[in-house]
Amino acid sequence: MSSLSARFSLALGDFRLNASFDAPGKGVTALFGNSGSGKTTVLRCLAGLERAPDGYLAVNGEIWQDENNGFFLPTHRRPLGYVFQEASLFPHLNVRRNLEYGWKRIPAAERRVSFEQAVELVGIGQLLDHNPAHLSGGERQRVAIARALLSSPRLLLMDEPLAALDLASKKDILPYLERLHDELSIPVIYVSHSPDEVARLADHMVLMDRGKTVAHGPLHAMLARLDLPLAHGDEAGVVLDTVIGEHDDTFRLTRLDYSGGSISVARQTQAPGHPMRLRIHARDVSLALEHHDDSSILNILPAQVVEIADENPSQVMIKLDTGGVPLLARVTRKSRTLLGLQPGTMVFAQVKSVALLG
Ligand SMILES: Nc1ncnc2c1ncn2[C@@H]1O[C@H](COP(=O)(O)OP(=O)(O)OP(=O)(O)O)[C@@H](O)[C@H]1O
Repeated sequence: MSSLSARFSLALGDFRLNASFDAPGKGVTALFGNSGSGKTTVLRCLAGLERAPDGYLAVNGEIWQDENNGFFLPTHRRPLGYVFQEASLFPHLNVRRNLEYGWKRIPAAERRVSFEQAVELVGIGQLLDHNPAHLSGGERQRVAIARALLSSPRLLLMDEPLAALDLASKKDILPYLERLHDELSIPVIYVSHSPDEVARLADHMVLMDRGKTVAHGPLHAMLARLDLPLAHGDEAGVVLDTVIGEHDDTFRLTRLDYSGGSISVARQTQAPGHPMRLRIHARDVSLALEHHDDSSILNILPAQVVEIADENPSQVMIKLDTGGVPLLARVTRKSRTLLGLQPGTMVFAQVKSVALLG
């Protein structure tokens, strides 16, 4: 299977980087961790801007760095796009000229993205004659993304591309990033601090802590790993990938289907078959041993307890399996004892609220 494999060990002053991870050859991999954990340093290693003495990097079958065999592809020869927190566009060139800058340097036969495709993908057709100084932060960032794509990259690096934007611009640009995620067949490494952004955009996650890659794997599995900090605290929760099954116009609801069952949400506009990602917080899931038909909660999913971890003196975090998909529930220790919950117990997970991520 095509993939990205990276191994970098490096010292920068007092900071030690020890990164080792694999990621799928397409889709978005979130590089997630606290400030100073080494995320940008990993991107710089991927770009060849830092050279790890024993580094190794392979991207979809091409070796970009293999120091054990004395091989290092310099940055200017790596086919990659790099999008930073703040777009650095040429101020004296209009948007079209900014886009053409990288595109024209790629021989026509090697271009993998057409000018029109890139412009359409990030929705900047109306802005081509504008000067960068007259664009909003979100528009500038969309131009920077299109410019990165026009260099026909085989790897796209994004370093907190939304961090400098206000909430309105973030909302404006997220749908375009989701399209990138759906339509690009290259790996995208996306640095973020924001659990919401990661839940929305990523398929895979690399978790970093103090210079080390602590764990990596599919996002669904990573969010539900009780041995990682992600599955603890108020924001703990999972993502669920569903497809629209059916609309119910009597009650204005839409049924979303996934391998373990279905979830009802407020009526959506998209047609049946359309994919829809949900986020379900552990705090919004309660458990019962029987299916209560007399409850006002619509979404009750059959599930099995997989693992239980202490959360604090009064609460536990419970990892569940619902049709092969993990779910988290935070319940009191008292409820755990009263219901006799232990690994293997069959339960009904009552989902009080879900967030639609698009
Ligand atoms: N050239 C350098 N010399 C010395 N220390 C450095 C150098 N570059 C980075 N560092 C240190 O390496 C550590 C990791 O930095 P890095 O920017 O990779 O973290 P990060 O996870 O991206 O952080 P943030 O989320 O705040 O951007 C920091 O402590 C930083 O000060």
